[in-house]
Amino acid sequence: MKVIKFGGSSLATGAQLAKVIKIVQADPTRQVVVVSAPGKRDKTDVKVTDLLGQLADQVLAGKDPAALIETILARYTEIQQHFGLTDDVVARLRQHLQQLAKATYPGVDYLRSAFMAQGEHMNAQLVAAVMAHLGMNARFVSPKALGITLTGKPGAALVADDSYARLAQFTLQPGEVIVVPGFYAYDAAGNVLTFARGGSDITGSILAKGLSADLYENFTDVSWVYAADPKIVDHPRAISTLTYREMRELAYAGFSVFNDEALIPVIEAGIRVNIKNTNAPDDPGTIIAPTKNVQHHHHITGVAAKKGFTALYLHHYLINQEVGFTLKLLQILAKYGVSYEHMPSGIDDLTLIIDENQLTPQIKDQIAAEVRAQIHPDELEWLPDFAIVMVVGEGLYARPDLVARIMVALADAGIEPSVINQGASKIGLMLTVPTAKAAAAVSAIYALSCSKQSAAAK
Ligand SMILES: Nc1ncnc2c1ncn2[C@@H]1O[C@H](COP(=O)(O)OP(=O)(O)O)[C@@H](O)[C@H]1O
Ligand SMILES: N[C@@H](CC(=O)OP(=O)(O)O)C(=O)O
Repeated sequence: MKVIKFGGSSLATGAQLAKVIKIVQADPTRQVVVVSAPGKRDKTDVKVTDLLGQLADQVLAGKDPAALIETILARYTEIQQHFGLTDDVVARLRQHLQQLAKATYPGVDYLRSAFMAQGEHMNAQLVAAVMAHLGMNARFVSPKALGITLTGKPGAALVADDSYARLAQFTLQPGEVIVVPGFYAYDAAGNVLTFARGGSDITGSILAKGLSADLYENFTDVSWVYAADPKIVDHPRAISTLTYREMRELAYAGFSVFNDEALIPVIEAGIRVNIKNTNAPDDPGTIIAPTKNVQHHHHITGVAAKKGFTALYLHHYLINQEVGFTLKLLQILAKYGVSYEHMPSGIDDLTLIIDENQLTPQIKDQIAAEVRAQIHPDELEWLPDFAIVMVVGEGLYARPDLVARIMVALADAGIEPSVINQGASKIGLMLTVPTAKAAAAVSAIYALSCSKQSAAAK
């Protein structure tokens, strides 16, 4: 059995859904179908999930949501009409959305999650109805019925471990297809929680592990994972095989084609992932697997950049000798619910690289005040606005001069990295550059990875 997930771009219109249905019908082992909410139909369009975020804001502001509800439902009506569905699924969805607006929630974030989850919830119902209408043995199955329980916060939910024992009890009937909404499930108290954005990939991965799938197929709008983001580099090299850890690093650092958190369940279960294109389903796509034959691959598998970081720089003599220095610092961060991404340090200096989304001007002031009071640094500075660039490859360190060549390529492009972290990961080199130079850094390193001297297959 295969778990097969379709992203929003694959489900944006009735015509796209027709391709999806053909793909499911083409292979009887494609029995577990995970769907996202309808995505963008063109570059200027708005994803249904984003419209639902706006709807949540309207409800919170006490505005009349009727017009926006109709805009959202129009996306589903188009799909329903494309297939000539007579049972008015959309009318039921309208009632459901109106009820949601009247319900009560433990907090604003819970309300927002409950609304944003509806894109997937409604789409899975519609897709199952369309499939049944076309004569397929298909039904909607909710994450609750499958036994998935979540913990954590709305918008950053985590799967509860005991979900897997329940999932293992779920029996698929021979020949049936189940359609499962991605992106959300419920916590033990019955509240809707969503994963991080792009989290339908996570649902697919949980199902692949919990239902012991032979393969997790992830259908999107590109035929491959490329060695660089195609929005940054024109026609980048396609990658045929990636290891789990290569994809983890690259997905984290900007390869949005697959959610970085989504790799964890499939890694735990040793299930391969196949990234494929709904618009070109015969292309073999990229396989993400536990290992690959490094000899036949480039030293640099891929290069990615992620914007939105701030650093907290501290200068303090004898950091290396002061027992518990870092502990005190991290306790202050923990008090404000802030985690860090990287922590390069020296004998008298330490830099914490932090995701800007966790910081407000007020939190920064509070952290700085507490650090000054408890740790007495000689210098404390917030350094805003830079990007992390990750250069990744199983064979990255097989060539002793590769890091030097990367630095030369960056220098030639007029880019001076402020932090270089080599060795923390066996397959990655992390650099920080100013946000405005992130794309140029990716292009320069990608060009180097294409040069004959840097290719491994020699
Ligand atoms: N290295 C990469 N290789 C392929 N696609 C990438 C890469 N980096 C970023 N992307 C982007 O990921 C997109 C697909 O992911 P996403 O928009 O989440 O699709 P879906 O709607 O299927 O969930 C591609 O259209 C592409 O722009
Ligand atoms: N619809 C959700 C979840 C998701 O995974 O979507 P997509 O598969 O279109 O990236 C989002 O926009 O975040």
